[in-house]
Amino acid sequence: MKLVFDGVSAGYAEVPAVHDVTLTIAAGEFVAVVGPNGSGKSTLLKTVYRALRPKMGVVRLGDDDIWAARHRDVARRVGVLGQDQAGGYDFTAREAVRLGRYPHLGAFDRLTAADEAVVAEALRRTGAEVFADRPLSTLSGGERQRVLLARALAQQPELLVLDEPTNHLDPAHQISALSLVSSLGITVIAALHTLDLAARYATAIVALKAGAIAAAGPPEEVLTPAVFREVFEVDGQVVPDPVDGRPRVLLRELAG
Ligand SMILES: Nc1ncnc2c1ncn2[C@@H]1O[C@H](COP(=O)(O)OP(=O)(O)OP(=O)(O)O)[C@@H](O)[C@H]1O
Repeated sequence: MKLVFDGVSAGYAEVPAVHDVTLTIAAGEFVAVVGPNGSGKSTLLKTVYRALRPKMGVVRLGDDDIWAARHRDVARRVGVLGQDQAGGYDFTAREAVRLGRYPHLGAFDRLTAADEAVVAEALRRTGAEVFADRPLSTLSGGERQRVLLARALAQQPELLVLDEPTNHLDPAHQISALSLVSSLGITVIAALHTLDLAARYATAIVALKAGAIAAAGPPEEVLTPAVFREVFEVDGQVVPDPVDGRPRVLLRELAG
């Protein structure tokens, strides 16, 4: 499903943290939102999953204004892995993932065998089945993050919104999580700090600087020495990986 930001500004109190963002993400694209700390990545994502109402502009999923849609419809269509989604620590991992099915159920429905199969598959694909029956409160940060990703997958959403989905993950799980997400074929918008991962898995990259889009487009057009310098204040270049030829981002302290 297509995601459109049309002149979106959002922020906290008087100061806008995101200014006049206009962007169309085509169905099936995986867009990485990158930028330095405080550049507005989380704020922009919050306007999509209805955690922060835009002060100006419209966010549309397909043709529907996300902020005018029914809560239940958005819950069914938009899967979220947010920052600090701490709630529900008494749940086991499996119970937390089951929550992903609830937007699809009627008020008096119970999970069916088909729902349980979706839950089991989401746990399996995120490598979370080994700790599926442990309480979330006993899991490590990375294990919990994989459960939250499994919950978003179990929702079978049209759009996935991921706020730093890899920040707690070890290298193998960073790769497997992004490879999994990119293989789903659904629209994904993900805030990522690791430019190397963005370069390898995203179909397009949006670089934010001080709440505005500084560059947007395919990875090779956005991850340029000029953008590394102006947006991230580092020197950098993209080189082909010696083994698989895919892009590798090399960063260095800014010279002079
Ligand atoms: N709840 C809040 N109240 C007030 N200001 C906030 C709040 N959350 C974020 N901000 C401010 O809004 C701006 C954008 O923050 P945001 O969290 O969107 O940045 P980010 O790009 O996701 O950063 P990071 O890379 O550090 O996660 C920052 O200046 C931040 O200090």
